[in-house]
Amino acid sequence: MPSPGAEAVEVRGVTRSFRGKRALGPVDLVVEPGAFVTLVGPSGCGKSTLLGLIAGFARPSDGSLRAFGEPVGGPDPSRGVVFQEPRLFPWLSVAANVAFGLRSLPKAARRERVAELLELTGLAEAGRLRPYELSGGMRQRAAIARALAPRPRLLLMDEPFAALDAFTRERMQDEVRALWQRTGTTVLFVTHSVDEAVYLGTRVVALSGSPGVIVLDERSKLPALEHPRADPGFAELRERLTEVVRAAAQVRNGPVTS
Ligand SMILES: Nc1ncnc2c1ncn2[C@@H]1O[C@H](COP(=O)(O)OP(=O)(O)OP(=O)(O)O)[C@@H](O)[C@H]1O
Repeated sequence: MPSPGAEAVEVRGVTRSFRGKRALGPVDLVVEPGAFVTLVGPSGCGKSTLLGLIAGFARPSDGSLRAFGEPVGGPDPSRGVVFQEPRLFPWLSVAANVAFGLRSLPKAARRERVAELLELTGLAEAGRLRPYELSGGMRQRAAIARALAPRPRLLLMDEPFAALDAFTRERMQDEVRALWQRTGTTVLFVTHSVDEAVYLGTRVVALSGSPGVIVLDERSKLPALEHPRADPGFAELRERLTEVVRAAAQVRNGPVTS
């Protein structure tokens, strides 16, 4: 059982190596419940690796990970994951995709929860459709609805809007911000976009180049504002973060460390 009052995520001294070469870490990251953490960094710095470790898809080479006080031993419904490509089951309707993680619920409760999620993600009219009949934005919303279905305490999002056009992406950013405000779920959100990181993050974390270590970790009040982009702090943080990410991208692969 998750411990009440525990941190949402505790990453302590975590590293991950592939074929003897360190790709990530050491990383220490403690995330408080309810935070929206955005994680940025140059391509290949280990953002997805870190998210995958927190999801429980892989084990760290060193260090420890906890989620809500419990050691991460493998994937768990309390940690929902949304990927860049929606990964829906093409042969199932949108509603059946959303219901997938709810098989343990009685039928009536499952139906009610699916309807609630479709409503929450703006898909109330699309429940009977198959994924191929949806637009890219709708597909990603269905994937988010599916991830939220088992009421995860932690939502891990790996560049969820990278494949969307700019207009849809902005709309989805607002939607995910509203969902986070409404559900109180702790979110860890990987993105390549500095703008997106600053717009969404109550905490903005940047990783350096390979091996990825944290080079910036900053709390922000911008997502709580009605119009974050209109605040002078927005341009300031975006500029600083751009510099950090640019400098991190210069860092070439270091020596083999483990
Ligand atoms: N399963 C694996 N086997 C071998 N190397 C891997 C594996 N997974 C990741 N890597 C390597 O680890 C490094 C970090 O990869 P990762 O995908 O975590 O980076 P990223 O920051 O998410 O990149 P991007 O922004 O391009 O998605 C890369 O050099 C990658 O090639």
